[in-house]
Amino acid sequence: MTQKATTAEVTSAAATAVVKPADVPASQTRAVHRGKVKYDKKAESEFFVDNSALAGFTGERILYMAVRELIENSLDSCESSHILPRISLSLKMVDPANEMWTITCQDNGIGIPSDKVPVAVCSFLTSGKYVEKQQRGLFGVGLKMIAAFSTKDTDHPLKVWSKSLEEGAEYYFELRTDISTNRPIVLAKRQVKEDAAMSGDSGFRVEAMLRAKLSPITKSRIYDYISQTSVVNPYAHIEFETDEGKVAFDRRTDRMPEPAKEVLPHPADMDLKTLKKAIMNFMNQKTTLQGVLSDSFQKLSSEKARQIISEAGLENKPADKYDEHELIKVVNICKQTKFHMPNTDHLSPIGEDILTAGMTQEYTIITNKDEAAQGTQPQLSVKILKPSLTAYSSRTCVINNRPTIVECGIAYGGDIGSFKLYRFANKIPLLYDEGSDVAREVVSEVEINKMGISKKEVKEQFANPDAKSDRAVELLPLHIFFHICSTKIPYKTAGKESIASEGELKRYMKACLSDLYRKVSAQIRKELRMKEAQSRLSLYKYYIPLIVNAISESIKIDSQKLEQAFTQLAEKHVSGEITATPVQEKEDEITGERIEEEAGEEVVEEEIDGEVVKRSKSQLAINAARRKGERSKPKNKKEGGQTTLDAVLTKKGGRKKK
Ligand SMILES: Nc1ncnc2c1ncn2[C@@H]1O[C@H](COP(=O)(O)OP(=O)(O)OP(=O)(O)O)[C@@H](O)[C@H]1O
Repeated sequence: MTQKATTAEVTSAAATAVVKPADVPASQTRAVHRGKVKYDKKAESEFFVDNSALAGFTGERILYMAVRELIENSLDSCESSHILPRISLSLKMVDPANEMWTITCQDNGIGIPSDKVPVAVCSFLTSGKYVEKQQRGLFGVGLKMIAAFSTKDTDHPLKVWSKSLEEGAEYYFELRTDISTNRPIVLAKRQVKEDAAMSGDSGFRVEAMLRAKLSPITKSRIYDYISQTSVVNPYAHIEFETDEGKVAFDRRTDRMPEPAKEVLPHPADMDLKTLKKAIMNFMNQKTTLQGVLSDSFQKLSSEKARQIISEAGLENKPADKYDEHELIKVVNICKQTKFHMPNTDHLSPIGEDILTAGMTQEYTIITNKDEAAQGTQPQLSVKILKPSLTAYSSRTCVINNRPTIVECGIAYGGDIGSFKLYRFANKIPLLYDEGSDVAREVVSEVEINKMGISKKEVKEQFANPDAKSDRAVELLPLHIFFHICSTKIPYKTAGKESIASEGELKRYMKACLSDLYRKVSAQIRKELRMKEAQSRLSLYKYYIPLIVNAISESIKIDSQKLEQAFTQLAEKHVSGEITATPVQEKEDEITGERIEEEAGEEVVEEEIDGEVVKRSKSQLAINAARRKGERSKPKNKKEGGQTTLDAVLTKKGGRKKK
């Protein structure tokens, strides 16, 4: 590991000028010293602690990031060996005055061999995941941030229990990080024989003390993170405990996606560093450059390797006999050469069955407010949302030479009451920075008319005073899930919270979403028709007593029976039992306006979506009440073929557009 370097002081040419201090004012003396540069080297640990925002560990987000890193590591560790994950996470406040928390996470994954535990946990930029493979972890920073923050802010050691598959024995460690050297400090290490933390063949448990703020927003993000993790990993059993209670997300399927496989890099992605690394792997084997190229890169046959070397104007000799100048020529030729697309079969998408299992039983954590109101602790519980419809679509593509799979799911209706966009990358939820994520752009750019409905219809039938946006799609009771999997997700920052719109990624995502809009269109159109029928029925029910009154004033009739008959007729009409027959307009047309005039009602013009509609004052009052939230009264609609009942009622009420 990197040692903190001794300080090197360099004196610049400016500072070597002979100047008598007494001759110059103080400001100029400072200028002289400005020329003296002090060069220092920072250990990786110091750099990341000083720039913790780079890894997402900022004041408000520390606990969220800790939860996230621990869960991701646990899932990676289980999936790499196809173990059905069983994860317990606990987050408890231990010292409110000093904002001290303990966070504990245990899993049944492959564990870490005891000799590797200290560096894997404490030394920054040490990872078991620096290979070309789809994994959640990427940088070799997550666990170290937890260890370093624990060291920096508390005098408690980080406690670790590890039982690796290869050793089969459980070890206990107490660790701290030497932040100035990036080295682990092992305070205790022993094999655990009794009171073992792990009951299965293998596993890993970590317990850290952290000083951090937990705002209500961050708390709800943590709850969302765990709920959403269970949506895309429905094969995991996750237990989560806080001071508010304990919840469990049951495993909903025993099927796990095939584990991702490690692959060779693609030659189009080659640079001097990757080429030199490939050559290093063959050191001492006297392999020629042709051999190294064809064995170290996918889609590069021995013949193609020979061609590349000759096009670079080089001889084929042992790989370690080339200088950098020659190697860069090889890299340049590779950049200009056309290769077959990279393999995609090593990726591990969620797949239709597993994502559908997650979407059809969407778990969300809720806090019981009633308990809180009674003065007792609010209790956590899990609510399961069951939509009435789900659909799935996917595309396999290559983005900047990286094989990528885009998966998209939609859950509609049922227990789902509003719109929500879910973003996942390599099976982890992304919760922050949604506004700058490519998925947000895709949702804004795919037109809702792909569902066979217009924005206007959606806005009329699904208008929701609580909706945060007035974008038509966001008024629907719809959850959209995007999952991107790749050996290298184009994250915008090391905090891994939003994905950049690289290459043609957006185009493939839009294609998936358009598929799904088409798939759900029949159901949404059916619901629109039902909502419209409901609107019409409430309109009829509103006017029937008025009509019955008017009739019974001129002829003797049992008004109760007449009202009943009209209501039944209206119900049959909206349910489609009575077929629609257009009204024959008579010569002596009884128009809405004429009825209004005869009834002495004043007609007022109202503008709706650019159309001027004439209405009676009573109708305007109804509309105003409806806008205030009285949704039992229907919306104004342009009807197609009206039945006699429609016509009579609308004309009586003066609704018909003139
Ligand atoms: N629960 C676990 N079970 C087994 N191995 C683990 C576990 N947690 C961490 N490791 C090992 O420790 C290494 C370092 O983990 P760390 O969280 O620091 O970085 P990472 O997961 O590789 O990358 P990132 O910084 O993107 O999270 C991992 O690569 C993995 O090999």
